[in-house]
Amino acid sequence: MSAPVTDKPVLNTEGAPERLFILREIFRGRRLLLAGILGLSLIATAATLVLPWTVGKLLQAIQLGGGLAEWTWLMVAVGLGSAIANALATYLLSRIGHQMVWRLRERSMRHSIGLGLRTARQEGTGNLATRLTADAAALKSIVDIGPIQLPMSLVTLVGTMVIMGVLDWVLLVITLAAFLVAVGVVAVVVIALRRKYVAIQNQVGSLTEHFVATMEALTVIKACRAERTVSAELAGRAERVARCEIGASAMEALIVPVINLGQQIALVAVILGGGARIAGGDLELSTFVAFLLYLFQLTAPLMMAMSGMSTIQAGLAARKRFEDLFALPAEGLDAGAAGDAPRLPVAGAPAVRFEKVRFAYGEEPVLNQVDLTVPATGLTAMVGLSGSGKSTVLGLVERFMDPQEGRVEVFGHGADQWPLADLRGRLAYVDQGATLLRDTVRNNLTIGREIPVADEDLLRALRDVGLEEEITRLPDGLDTVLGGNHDLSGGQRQRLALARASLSDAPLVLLDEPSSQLDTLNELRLRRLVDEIGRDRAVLVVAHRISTVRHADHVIVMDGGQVTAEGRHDDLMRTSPMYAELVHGQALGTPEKTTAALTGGDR
Ligand SMILES: Nc1ncnc2c1ncn2[C@@H]1O[C@H](COP(=O)(O)OP(=O)(O)OP(=O)(O)O)[C@@H](O)[C@H]1O
Repeated sequence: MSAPVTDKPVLNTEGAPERLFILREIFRGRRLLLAGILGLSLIATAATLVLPWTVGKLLQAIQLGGGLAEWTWLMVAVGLGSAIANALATYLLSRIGHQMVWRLRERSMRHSIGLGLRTARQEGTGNLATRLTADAAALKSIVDIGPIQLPMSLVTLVGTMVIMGVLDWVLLVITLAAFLVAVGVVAVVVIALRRKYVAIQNQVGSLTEHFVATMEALTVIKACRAERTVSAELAGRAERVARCEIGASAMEALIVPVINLGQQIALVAVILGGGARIAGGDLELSTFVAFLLYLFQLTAPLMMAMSGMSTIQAGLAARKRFEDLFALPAEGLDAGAAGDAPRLPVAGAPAVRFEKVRFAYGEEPVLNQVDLTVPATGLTAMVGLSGSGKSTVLGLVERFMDPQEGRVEVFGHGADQWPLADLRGRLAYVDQGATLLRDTVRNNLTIGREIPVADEDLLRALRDVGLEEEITRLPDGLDTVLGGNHDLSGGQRQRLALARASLSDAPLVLLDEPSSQLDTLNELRLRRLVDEIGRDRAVLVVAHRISTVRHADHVIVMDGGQVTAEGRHDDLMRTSPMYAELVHGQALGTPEKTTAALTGGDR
């Protein structure tokens, strides 16, 4: 049913949970590089292991009085070699980590954009954005630490212990016994941290979500002087995040002191035990010194391993959030193209037909038993009180959502039978908010088109909606970026959105209250434009103005989620009291009649 859009597993159209295998991601196509990094890390580790041994040898040489220079040079070479190999391995690994995060961000953005509208809204913009910031950073730590650093610190740890055992196994047993309790305590802490990290990342996502939503509503917040209340609410959320983070920090802070304590206990025990063994003639002083150096060296890989494991816990919690995102079902632009699904309109079929359609966002149906028809050509107006379900009808035609019952047909085929991209390719849509992109005028007009549109065509479309002069007056004309210093008024935005729809050759144009912010002159222009489009295509317009409705070839009257009447204006004036009331309310504009219409006074 689904064909991947790219070679990367981006769209999970089946909705099945998808695991994110970090190591597989890292290793794919980079085995040689990783082998190189492993080699460098082994060199660095070996050098670290050899260093105390060379110190022991140097001491021996001092005791015996000769060969100092050799051992000194060897120590310098080993130290330098370790530092260079370490730096190179760290850089190369970090580069791989950044590349993985880059791919993951790309995939997250593509998946987020591919989500169904309702799923995306439920998830929330801020929460989705956190995947690109905090979660991505936490995940990178797995790459920095997981494949090389952690195994290497374990190798160093085991290697150090083996050498210590070779030097004096009795002292090694004393050391291990002293460290055992410390390691046990730290292991429990590291495991418990995982839960803390999950909570922190979820709360950071929620905080970002609320902050983004607040910033989007800034105009209203300022107008209502609600800055303080809203800031206080956000501060409360930030405090909850901080509390959680402080709890995690308290646990993290235990790791280093507990290991240090273990080391100090081990040191005392080893000095006592070692002293006794030297006095008994069972241990040489140079061996004892080398053992002590290895004991000091033991803490570094141990701490690295323990704090590495706690960082990995944070990374794993972030991985879970990415997995949760990828498990959200994407719309799948090919969905509905099963088998020999039709891709051409049925000749003579209406543009849209609803048959006993029921739809609910939650429990209560918003549309109930809706039957309606939009002819294949001409202007169809949909009217009704606010909240009667008009925008929902358009949403079902676009397949932003699917009905729970009944059938939605577009050009003779079930809407769900069309491949989604084919269906939407046949529709031009102007949403209620006349949403524009934070992009140039040109890109706003041509969004979604693969073939460039000539400037003359763009200017003609702008001229048709009376916007040509205003746009050419902008500093960069068609290439002016909207939304920053150059924003448009509500009516201008509406006209730009209409120009975009008029440029499309889609056989069905859906307009959701396109004239709500237009003045009389521009409304007249809109009517001309719609007439022009409606000559050989279908236009379904949600209308609040009688001028548009009176002009329509076909009118659908909605009330409380149902279609109460359909027909021509003149006929409806006689047969539909609801319609007549709406028309009189708007046409005469008297407060009583408008109020009656709005409250359904005489229904
Ligand atoms: N995303 C949503 N989630 C939940 N309920 C919704 C959503 N969108 C709309 N509704 C509800 O569905 C009902 C119909 O809304 P719809 O936007 O279709 O009405 P409308 O006739 O277009 O209204 P208006 O003329 O005010 O734009 C309303 O009661 C509304 O509260």
